[in-house]
Amino acid sequence: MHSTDDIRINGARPLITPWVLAEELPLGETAAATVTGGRRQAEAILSGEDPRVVAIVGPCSVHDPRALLDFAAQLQAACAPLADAVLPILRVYFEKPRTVVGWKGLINDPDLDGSFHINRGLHLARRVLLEVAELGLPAASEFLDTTLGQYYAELVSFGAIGARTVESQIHRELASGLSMPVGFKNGTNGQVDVAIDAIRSARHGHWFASLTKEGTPAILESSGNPHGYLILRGGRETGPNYTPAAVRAAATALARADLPAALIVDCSHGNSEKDPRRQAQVMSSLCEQIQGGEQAIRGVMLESHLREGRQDVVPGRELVYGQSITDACLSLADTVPLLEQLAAAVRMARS
Ligand SMILES: O=C[C@H](O)[C@H](O)COP(=O)(O)O
Ligand SMILES: C=C(OP(=O)(O)O)C(=O)O
Repeated sequence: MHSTDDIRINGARPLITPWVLAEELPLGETAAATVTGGRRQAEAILSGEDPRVVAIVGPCSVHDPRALLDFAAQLQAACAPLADAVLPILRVYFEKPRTVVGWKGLINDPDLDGSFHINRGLHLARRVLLEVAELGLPAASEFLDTTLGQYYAELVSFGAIGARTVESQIHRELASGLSMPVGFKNGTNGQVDVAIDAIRSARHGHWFASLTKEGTPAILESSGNPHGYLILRGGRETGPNYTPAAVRAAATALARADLPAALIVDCSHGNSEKDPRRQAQVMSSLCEQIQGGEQAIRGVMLESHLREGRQDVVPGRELVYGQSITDACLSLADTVPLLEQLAAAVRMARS
């Protein structure tokens, strides 16, 4: 016998199908209205029909659904008076792309202990998205695995393709078939042209291999996604790219590629150089730009949680409630004034 296959696969466990998960945790009428309404409003804002801005706000990752829902309710209440200027979309990120290795998110390892109960992670993820949608708050999420979206994309109003996967053809194919607007991050080194290429690619239809809801391998045909937008997140080689000059340069590059000059600025990651408090500086600059008539800025992204900072997961030590276990976040208390500042800038510029 000659064995050449699965030499480095140590085991395989059954995975539930998207259909079974959706049957257990079905999309109800209220949640469907939130998702559809969130998608339509985000599309209208990003395409310039609606003069407001989107604010994608929430923890770097979800590790404790209860804390996320607590955050969601508080964010929703704080944003209600800003509704004429800002559409809040909750960051609900379950799949974390790591620079090298580390915890890969609630779906991959929901018990945070290396037990990799992915079926349980999928249940938790879908349940938390349903609860957020039932609150009436639209959700944003990054699609990292190209098949896992089949389990929860119907609950997402804004999708993201991250800086580490923006050049990947399979992620562009995935985005071409997603039902919601999608943001493409510039590359980790700061390159914006790869994200523009991704937007252009995802506008086309593609044929690609995936999974049906019943879990069968299938060749899917997408029609192309006309709602792809650039997210400026700064980068290792170029530094931050939220400044007036960087925003103008990106808007010009989009127009040169025959794309709408519309973008979102991530106040975190390379733009805050991973110091959560610097998100406030980024937001101040964006508000000045909006007030000064910059039309390209249609959205912002903020990493925020109930408690400022981050913590490590240490076996046997209880986690601080509402504090990130991936990137450090601003506290919600410090985030709300930034959203108020943003709303004031939008009102002033676009009244
Ligand atoms: O947003 C989260 C992180 O920036 C990203 O997943 C990379 O994290 P890492 O560099 O800590 O692995
Ligand atoms: C991983 C993320 O961002 P980026 O792809 O910009 O590093 C994120 O937003 O969680």
